[in-house]
Amino acid sequence: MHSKFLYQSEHLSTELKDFVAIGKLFVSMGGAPAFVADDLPGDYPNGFDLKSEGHNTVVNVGNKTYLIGGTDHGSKSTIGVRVSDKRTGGWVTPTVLGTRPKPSEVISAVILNEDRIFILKGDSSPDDCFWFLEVDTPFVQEKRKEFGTEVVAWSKGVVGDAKKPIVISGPSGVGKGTLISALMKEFPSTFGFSVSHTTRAPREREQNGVHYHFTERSVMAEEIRDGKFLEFAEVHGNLYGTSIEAVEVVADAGKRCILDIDVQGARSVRASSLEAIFIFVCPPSFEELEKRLRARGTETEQQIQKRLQNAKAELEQAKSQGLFDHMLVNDDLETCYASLKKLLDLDEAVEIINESSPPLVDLPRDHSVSKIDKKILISCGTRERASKNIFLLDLSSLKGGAPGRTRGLDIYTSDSMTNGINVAVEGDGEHLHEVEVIQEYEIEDGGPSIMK
Ligand SMILES: Nc1nc2c(ncn2[C@@H]2O[C@H](COP(=O)(O)OP(=O)(O)O)[C@@H](O)[C@H]2O)c(=O)[nH]1
Ligand SMILES: Nc1ncnc2c1ncn2[C@@H]1O[C@H](COP(=O)(O)OP(=O)(O)O)[C@@H](O)[C@H]1O
Repeated sequence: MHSKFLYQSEHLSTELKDFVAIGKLFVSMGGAPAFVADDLPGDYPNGFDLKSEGHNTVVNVGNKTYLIGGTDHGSKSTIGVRVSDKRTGGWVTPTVLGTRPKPSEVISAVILNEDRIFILKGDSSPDDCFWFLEVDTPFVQEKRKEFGTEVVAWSKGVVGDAKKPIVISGPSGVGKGTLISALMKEFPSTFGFSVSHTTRAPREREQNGVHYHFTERSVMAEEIRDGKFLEFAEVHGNLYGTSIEAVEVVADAGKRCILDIDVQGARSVRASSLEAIFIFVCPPSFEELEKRLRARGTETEQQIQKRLQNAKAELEQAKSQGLFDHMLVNDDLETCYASLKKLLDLDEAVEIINESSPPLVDLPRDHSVSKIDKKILISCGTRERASKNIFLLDLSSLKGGAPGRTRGLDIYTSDSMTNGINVAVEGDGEHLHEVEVIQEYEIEDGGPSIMK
C-alpha cells in the first residue's frame, strides 16, 4: 500500500525543497501551490524494517532482531530491550549500557548505518523524544568482546550544534584545575565540568558531587563492572573515573563538557566515540612543578614524591603521536589562560547567555515517520487528518554517541521551513513508505512470544 501526502505552501524553504528533491517527489508548478509526495523510488532504501505495535517495536538489523519497548526487566521505569539472533534463535536480555529512556507507549524506529537504531518516543517531553540504540557501533563491539555478552548502548539525541567536549590532562600541580576554574567562571553558561569519581580522600574545601564523587573502591569497582564508566584509571595509588552520567548531565544542561583526567584516561577517551579536543598542560620546568605542588599544601611529602615521579612518566607519554591536539605551557598563568581561550576560539568572545535555542518538538502520540537518506520527516496528526505540524530532522551531522549523548541533530519545524506560511498535510497519515511488517510480539514473563 502506498500513501499520498499533499502539502500546500506558497513558499517552501530551501531545506524542504532539498528534502523534496532528494525524494524525487513531484512539485506542482501550476496555479495551486502544491506538491505530492508519492511512493519513493527503490533506490532510496527506506530504512524501515519494523513493526510498531502498542508498547513494542521490532527491528531487524542484519541477523538480529531487536524488540524495543515495554519496560526493562530490572527497572520498570525504563524501556526494555531483547535481542534474538536469527541463526541461533531464542531471546536474550542484553547488557544495556548508557542512561536508558523512560518507557513510552508510542515508539517509532529507523535503522541508521546498520549500527544504530534511531528511536522516536511519542508523548514525551521535547528533550526526551529522540534516542539512539547502538547495536553494532565500535563502542558496542568493544564492550561485547569485553563482557562476552550481547550488548546494546543507549545514547540520547541532542538537538543543536553542540561543541566538542574538552579533555585537559597534565601532571599534578601544573595548574589544570586553576585554568578550568577560570574558564568556568568567565563562561558559566558555556562550560560544565565532568565530575569524576575517585577513591582518594577529599581535600579541605572539596565538596562531594562538585569537585569529585568521593566513593569506596569496592562500590566503584562494581559500577565499573556494570559498565557505568566511560573510562577509569589507577592514578597516584587511587582509582579515578569518568562515569557516562557525568558527561551526560553536562550535555543535558546544554553545556560544553570539560574533563580533567590523566593521560591514561585521555587515551581511553580518544579511543571512545566522545570526539573531544585533547589538551595537555606542561609545566615550564620540573622545579617549578615541584614548587607549585608544595605551595598548594594539599599533599603529604610522600604523596608529593609519588606525584612528581608520575609527572615524569606523564610528560613522556603525552608526547605519543596523535594523543593530544594541543600542548600548553603554563608558565605565566594569564598568558596560558589567554592561549587556552584562543585555541577554543574564545579570545574575542563575550558569553551570550540567552542564546536562541533550537526549536523543540513536542512529539504527540499520533505521528508518522519517513526516512530518506539521512533525513527524517515526522508528520503529526491522526490517521484521518494529519495536522499541519511537520518536522524535518536532519541526521547527517551527528557527533558523539554512546557513551554519552549523540549531538548535532538538526531540526526544522514547518514554521522554520516555510517562514510561517501554512503547510497543510492531507492524506491518511500513513508513512510515505511501505513499512515491512515482521511479526507482532507481546512480552510475557518468560520473554517475548510471537502473537498469532
Ligand atoms: N583517568 C582519570 N583521571 C582522572 C579523573 N579525575 C581526575 N583524574 C586525574 O587524576 C589525577 C589526580 O587528580 P587529583 O587527585 O585531583 O590531583 P591533582 O592532579 O593534583 O589536582 C590528575 O591527573 C587528574 O587529571 C578521571 O575521572 N579519570
Ligand atoms: N601559572 C601559574 N603560576 C604559578 N602558580 C600557578 C600557576 N598555575 C597554577 N598555579 C598554582 O599551582 C598550584 C597547583 O595548581 P592546580 O590548578 O591545583 O593544579 P592541578 O589541577 O593541575 O593539579 C595551585 O596552588 C595554583 O594556584
